[in-house]
Amino acid sequence: MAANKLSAVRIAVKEAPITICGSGRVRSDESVVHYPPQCANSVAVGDNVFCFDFAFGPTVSQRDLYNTLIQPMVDKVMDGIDCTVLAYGQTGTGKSYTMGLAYSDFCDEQHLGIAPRCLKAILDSLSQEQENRIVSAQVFASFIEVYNEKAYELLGRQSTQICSRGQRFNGGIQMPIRNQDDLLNVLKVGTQNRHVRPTNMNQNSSRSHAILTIYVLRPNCSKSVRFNIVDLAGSEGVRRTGHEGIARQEGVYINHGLLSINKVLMSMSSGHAVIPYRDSTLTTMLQESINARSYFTLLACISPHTCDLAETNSTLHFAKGAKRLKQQHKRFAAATNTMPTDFRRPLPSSTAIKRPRLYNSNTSNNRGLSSFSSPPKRFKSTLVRTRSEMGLTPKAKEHTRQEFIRMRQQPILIDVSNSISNGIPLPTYEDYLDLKMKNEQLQRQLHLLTLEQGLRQASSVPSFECSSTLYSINEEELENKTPVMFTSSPTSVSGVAPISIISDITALDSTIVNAPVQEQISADETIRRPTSRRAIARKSNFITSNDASMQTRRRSQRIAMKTQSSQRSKELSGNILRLLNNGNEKELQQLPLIGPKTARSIILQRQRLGSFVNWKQIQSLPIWHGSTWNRFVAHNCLDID
Ligand SMILES: Nc1ncnc2c1ncn2[C@@H]1O[C@H](COP(=O)(O)OP(=O)(O)OP(=O)(O)O)[C@@H](O)[C@H]1O
Repeated sequence: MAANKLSAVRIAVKEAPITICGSGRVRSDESVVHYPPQCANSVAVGDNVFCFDFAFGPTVSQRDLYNTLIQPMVDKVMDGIDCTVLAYGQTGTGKSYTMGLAYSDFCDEQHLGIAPRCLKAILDSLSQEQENRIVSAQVFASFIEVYNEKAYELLGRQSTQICSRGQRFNGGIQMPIRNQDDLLNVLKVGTQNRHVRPTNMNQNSSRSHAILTIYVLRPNCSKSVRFNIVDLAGSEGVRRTGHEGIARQEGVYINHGLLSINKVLMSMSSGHAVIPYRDSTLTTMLQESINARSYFTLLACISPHTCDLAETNSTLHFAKGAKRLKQQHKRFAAATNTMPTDFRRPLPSSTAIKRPRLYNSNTSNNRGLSSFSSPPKRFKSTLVRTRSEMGLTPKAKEHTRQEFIRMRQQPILIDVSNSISNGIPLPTYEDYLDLKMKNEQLQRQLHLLTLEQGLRQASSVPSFECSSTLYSINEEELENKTPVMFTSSPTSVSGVAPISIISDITALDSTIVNAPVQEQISADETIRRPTSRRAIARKSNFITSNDASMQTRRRSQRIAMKTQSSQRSKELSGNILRLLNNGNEKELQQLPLIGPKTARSIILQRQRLGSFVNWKQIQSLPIWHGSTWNRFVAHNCLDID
């Protein structure tokens, strides 16, 4: 079937005819709802103008509404994409009528609502497919209501409770729909079993939220495509219904369910980390249907009456708020379009409704489910290996620490005796720079250690003064004295440098060196020191051979390490991104700085987004507080460019 360009989230508003009103209402001849001609698909109530994707007037026929709003979604279902249409609004505004879940409406074609038309369209489409192909899909339907925070099966002989708040929902009875009779039977049985009660506002008011789900199961697919038709009970002021006792309590539960769905949609549209699906049974059951991977249409039903103005405004504001879902969804869609297929696996759900986990990877018809049970193990071993190579495992860290301690214990000795005997200049400011460079290297190595304990330990990185060099150098004083000159040669030196000559360099350790007789250097003869560090290194007679080799080795090592570490860092980043996309809560917690709360938030965000595409997307999640993101990047050595 041709995939039309259909917005994933659509908000529509429908005004009820002015003639339909229950007892106790003040009838008005004129509707409070207007349709500004200058702005298509918008409604004006008082001074407020609301723009939506569709605005249906009171005269719109059931057929036109279906053709405009629902038929494209049926096409999507036939293309294999889950869809949900949800009717929201005040009691008595024609939600059940429009959704086709009111019993009396099945006889007359003119009054047929969304549900029977959908089922019929799906059956027609499949029979057409059957003519062309040999094998065709099967259609099933389940009908469930949420009454007083408990879910009931409506397709049984009596309505039986199947789950309550916080419990896992595994779906109700799925009746096969093969023809028009099956269809009518399901709708009749379901609507008859549903809880209804006359109220001041509606003679036939639904006292429960109803969810009719149509499943289309293709022979070669493990998972059926779902089309949810949700008819929410009407929002009502408990006083206006005129109910007391049990009926009043029903109203309280209805409003609780509506409030929770309101909270879910608002949280989703605001991009919150935690979506409160578990607040009510209704949202728990709809968790799988309202997500970033399915098409969603909200139909807000409003009353034309002046006495319902407050409720009408409330419904329109709710619909307006839900419009923000569109923006969120656009962002997700942009992300998922560029997403590699690797990331498109079904993701585990973290809250009440959980897909059954099948750990048997040999089950071919559960490809999706098994595929997310096996990769973490692979990721885990790769991750541990890479972390070890990066020096991040406890063993590697301990090794680095020992190495560092060993290096600190070995002072960098400068043997000046050789240089004096060969007439080679004594240590200068350049030498000091070399020493400083060595110290910086040591400090960098120490920084590796700090990866283990975080930035807290970074403060304990020793300063230059406590490094292992033999010299304590006053930098400020030296700055103005390059090149250093000396006028007389010492006969013997205590320590490693002629302290009397280079007063700014003080020996910290004392090594007695007998200086050989040296040619006198005239007072006016200025000896210029080689300025480049390399030149000094070449004349490294006054630096121990050990140090010289160390220097060259370090330099090459440094370059090699730099390239290696960037490669590893990239590899590690990829592995961690994959883990974030596929890991469960426990596996995510193995990453540094990911605790149970963050892991849960990541999984919720992942469910909302489908999956993470890049680090920028992960960085923008509202789960990082303060410097947590920077610390996460540093601790995991991520290459996020
Ligand atoms: N467009 C319409 N044309 C004709 N009749 C309508 C229309 N809309 C609603 N009705 C009638 O109005 C009455 C109330 O509608 P309905 O029960 O669908 O409202 P509701 O919003 O579902 O109310 P509640 O939330 O209390 O269940 C029904 O008898 C229905 O047949």
